[in-house]
This record gives sequence, C-alpha cells and structure tokens, in this order.
Amino acid sequence: MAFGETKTQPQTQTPEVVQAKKYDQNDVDKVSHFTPTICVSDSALKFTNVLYNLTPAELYEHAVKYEKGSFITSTGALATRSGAKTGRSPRDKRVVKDATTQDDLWWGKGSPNIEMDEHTFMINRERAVDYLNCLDKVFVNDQFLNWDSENKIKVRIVSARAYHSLFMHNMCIRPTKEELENFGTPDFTIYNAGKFPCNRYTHYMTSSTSIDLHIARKEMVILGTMYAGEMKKGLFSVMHYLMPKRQILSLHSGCNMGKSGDVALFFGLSGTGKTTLSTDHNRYLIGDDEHCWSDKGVSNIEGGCYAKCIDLSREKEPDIWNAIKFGAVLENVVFDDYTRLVNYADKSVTENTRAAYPIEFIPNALIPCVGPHPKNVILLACDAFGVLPPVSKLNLAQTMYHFISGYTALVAGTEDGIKEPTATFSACFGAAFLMLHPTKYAAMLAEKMQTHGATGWLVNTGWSGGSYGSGSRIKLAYTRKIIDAIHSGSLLKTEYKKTKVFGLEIPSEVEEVPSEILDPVNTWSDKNAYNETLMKLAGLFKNNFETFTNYQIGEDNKLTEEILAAGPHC
Ligand SMILES: Nc1ncnc2c1ncn2[C@@H]1O[C@H](COP(=O)(O)OP(=O)(O)OP(=O)(O)O)[C@@H](O)[C@H]1O
Ligand SMILES: O=C([O-])CC(=O)C(=O)O
Ligand SMILES: [Ca+2]
Ligand SMILES: [Mn+2]
Repeated sequence: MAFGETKTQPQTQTPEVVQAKKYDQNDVDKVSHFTPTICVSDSALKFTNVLYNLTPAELYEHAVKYEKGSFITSTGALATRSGAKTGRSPRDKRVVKDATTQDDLWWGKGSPNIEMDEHTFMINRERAVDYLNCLDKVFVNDQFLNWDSENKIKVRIVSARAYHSLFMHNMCIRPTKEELENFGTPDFTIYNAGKFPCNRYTHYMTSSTSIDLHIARKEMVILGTMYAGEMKKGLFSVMHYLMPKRQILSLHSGCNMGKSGDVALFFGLSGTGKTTLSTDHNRYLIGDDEHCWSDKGVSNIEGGCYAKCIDLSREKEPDIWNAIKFGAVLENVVFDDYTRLVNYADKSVTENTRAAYPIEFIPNALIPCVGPHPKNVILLACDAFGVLPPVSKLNLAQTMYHFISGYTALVAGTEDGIKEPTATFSACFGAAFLMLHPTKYAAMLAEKMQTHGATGWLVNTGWSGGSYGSGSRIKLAYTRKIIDAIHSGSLLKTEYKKTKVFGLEIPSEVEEVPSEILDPVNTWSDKNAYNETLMKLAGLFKNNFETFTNYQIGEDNKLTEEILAAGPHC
C-alpha cells in the first residue's frame, strides 16, 4: 500500500515502547527519567538499552562522556564533529523502485532519486540494524513534522549518537508529555547507523555511504555518513512525497511574517540566504528551511533551524548568534581548547559549519509556526557571475521560469566535495529533495500564487561589480534593506525599467541602498566583460531549461507558453 494513503496503518516492523526503567542519579548511562525498553515484533531488532527522548542535558552528558570531539563551548552549545562527511552525499541517496514509486516518482536525468531494489534495501537495513543491535545503547526520538495539526507526521529516529538525538530533538517538533504518551505507531522511521559503512560490494553501492529510502515500508536507512543534515533532509524528501498527495505544496523555503500579518516565502538553494533573511529581528519567524503551503496557509515542517555559521558575526546576525547557547548543536566548528570560544572564521574542518537550535531560541519565533497565505514570494539566487540585479520584480510566468530553473552559485561545502562557488541549476530551488517531477510542484505554486495574489521577486544575494574572484558579495545590509522594501510594499510604488537579455524589471530606487548598484552594469568597470558574462549566463539558463520544454505546467497550455517565453532572450 502506498505510504501517502496509510496514515493510521498499524506497522509491525517498528519497535514499540512498552515499559519504563528506573531513574538512577549516580550513573550517567541510566540517568533518564523515562527510559523505556523496546518491544519488537521484527525479530531483527534487539536493541538492549534504549535511551528514549532524552533531554538536552542528558544528551550533553552522553556526548561529552562517550563521543570523541564533543565539547561544551563558552556559550554553552554542544560542539561536535560529524566525521569524514561534513555535507550531504546526494550521489549516495537511493530510493526503492517498486510498482508504486515507478510511476509516481521522478526518475532519470536530473532526478535526485537513484534507484535501488527492495532486496538491496533489506540488505542495507539488516546491516544498519545489526550494527545498532551490537551497541550497548541506542537513542530513540519520537517527534513530529509539520505544525499544521491536521497534517502532522509522526517520526521515529533510531540513532547511535547523542549528537544525532540532540540534533533531531532540535530540528523536529518536540512532543509534549501527553503527546508522547499517546504517540502510538510512527508514520516513518529512520535507522541511522551512520558510523558504520555500507558494503561496497553490495549491488547498487558506489561508495561506502548509502542513504536509502523505502516509501512503502516507511523507512530510511543511513550507512556511512554521520552528517546530521542527512536525517533532516531525508525527512524533507518524505514530506515532498506525502504532502503533494494531500494537495499540499512542500517547499524548500524560509518563511516569516510582519506585524500586520504579511507572510513572505524565501526560496533558494543552500547558502543563498533563506535562514539569514528569514531570521529578521523586525518580523516573526515561521521557519528557516522547509514549509508547507496548504489551503489554510503556510506551516513550518520543522521545530528548529539549521544555520550556516561560517563567518557568523554578532553584529550582522544577532538572533542566530544568540541562539547558539545551551541546547544548540554546533557542527564541525573550531574553538579554543582553553577558553572554548568558537572561531567562526575557521574553515579548517569545513566551510559548512552549522548550528542547529530549537526555533524558540529565536526571540520572535511564531509558535505554533503557521501563518496565512503568502503575500511575497522571494527567489534568492547567489549569482557568482555578478550579472543579475540585486532585486527585480517578476510576473507570474517569470516567477515560474526562475522557480523551475533554480539557479544559484552553489556555495562551498554543503554538498560533499564542492569547495568553491560554481553556477548550478536545481529545479524548484531544491531538486535534491524532490520526489515528484519539478513541474508538479511548479504547477501547484503557480496556482497558489495566482489564487492568493502573491508577488514574485528575484533577489541576487551574490556578486556585484564583477564575477566571483573580481567583484564582491552584495552587502548583507543592502540585501536586508531590499527585503524590507519588499515587505513594506514600498518597492511596488517605485519606477521600473526592463533589462535586456533577461527582461527583468529593476527598480530605480530602494530606500537606503545606493541606486547605482541596482543595475549591475553600473558596477562593472569592464562593460565588455559584463556583456559577455551576461550572455554566458543566459546561455546556461537556456541550456538548462531545455529539459523542461516538453512538459506542460498546470491545466492550460497558455501558462506553459508564457513560462517558456519568460526566460532570457539572446
Ligand atoms: N547579501 C547577502 N544576503 C544573504 N546572505 C549573505 C549575504 N552576504 C553574505 N551572506 C551570508 O551567506 C550565508 C547565507 O546562508 P543561509 O544559512 O542563510 O543559507 P540557506 O539558504 O539557509 O541555506 P541552507 O538551505 O543550506 O540552510 C550566510 O552565511 C550569510 O551571512
Ligand atoms: O541539508 C543540509 O545539509 C543543509 C541544507 O539546509 C541544505 O543543503 O539545503
Ligand atoms: Ca538554512
Ligand atoms: Mn536547506
């Protein structure tokens, strides 16, 4: 039976919590007020000691005592290391192809779903479970996804490290005591045996890492990577399957709301500014990375934020800075051995240093994390070529064109192996997480924007005055002013002119932003180089879009034609 249709289907293969152990203050391994043993009907699961939904304090104790490289920083965060993998491994993400997923999912060129068969999944599952069974303890988290109470998903995460348990404690929605008592059977389970590799001689394997998703079994297995983002984004993939089946659009976006109830969505690939720009001291934070847009409005999927912290500064990003306190997980940062002061400029472990904290750590988080229909849809691109304007207003067809293109310069580190910015296209600003064909999500977005009258914007948070290497990144302060003008509505009132090639509408002025930077040609000293670079980027866009020219978007062909015409002309 398909996953999306079996919300309350009882499941035999996941463990069920039956009995609580005694609380013992003298031993860190037993200091748990609520440590149930697990009763399993799946004979493969024989976890001896289950540490169930521990508190942050308990998880700190386990991490510091048993996990090499775990320390408490000067602000009280738990600093830890993810091992050899410090970013996601998209080339090792596999999905079981069966009778249902064969027709439902996006496969083949451009798709993130690398196929595997059921038998191989079971081999990897057995390997993960055998590894977890060998440990003298496992951590189990029972939590929720999605703040929309009617579409909440129950997730269970079985992991080997306190770091992973605390990470998910922060990133998923934390159940109340009552909700936990009545938790019942999870809708989805992750077995994270990340410290243990897959067997490279197993069919389909191409490395010692494999992240395997089996939709019908409602399970994911992780082998050979301890990077915690795999769990978060693995569950996001699951939501990208489940929610559209309920006519709910799942989005790789940040989201916030003004005092007057105006909601903005921030789309963009990794490192383009979703977290930075949705965390805005003057607005309510709904979420920084994963949302749903239903008939009722928007809802955050997660219970926490996962902020990049390379070069983090107290002045530029005060709310994120202050969230890095007791309870927050700091991944792969470097700190002074004695003072435990973190050096956020240090990239020696990775560029992709991260902080995971519960959303309540942001003072103006909106709890529950839900809001009305969006007024503005902001597409963020970090343009390493430096030719896209800092801001342009988009019509619906242009919004769809840029949403489907999903352009950015991938910023170093979040995906394993990428070390410096390169131009990249990722459909729906998150192809790595899509389960269905991109045009399915695009059609839903178009329909929702049209119905609710949302305005689309393209904001370049990348380079100005030249490409990466010669120009410089647009000042965050300017980008914030641009975003302020979008939120307040003042940007709708100014004059616009249309750029050549991309046909983008650019404003003549934005409050407190130097007008000369608004048209990027002004910022380049070498105008020929600018024109060449512009043409080059336009060519890349056209090339990329060719794969989509044979698909219809939405009910009527008119929109499809408009979208095709909304790209660059050269
Ligand atoms: N003009 C700018 N606008 C936005 N961010 C900027 C700008 N200049 C520099 N930055 C930096 O770029 C980074 C943006 O990262 P952010 O965490 O917001 O990415 P993200 O879109 O949330 O990615 P992910 O999906 O990987 O979490 C931050 O480190 C921020 O300080
Ligand atoms: O998934 C991660 O590791 C970080 C993230 O948010 C992204 O890449 O979009
Ligand atoms: Ca983010
Ligand atoms: Mn993300």
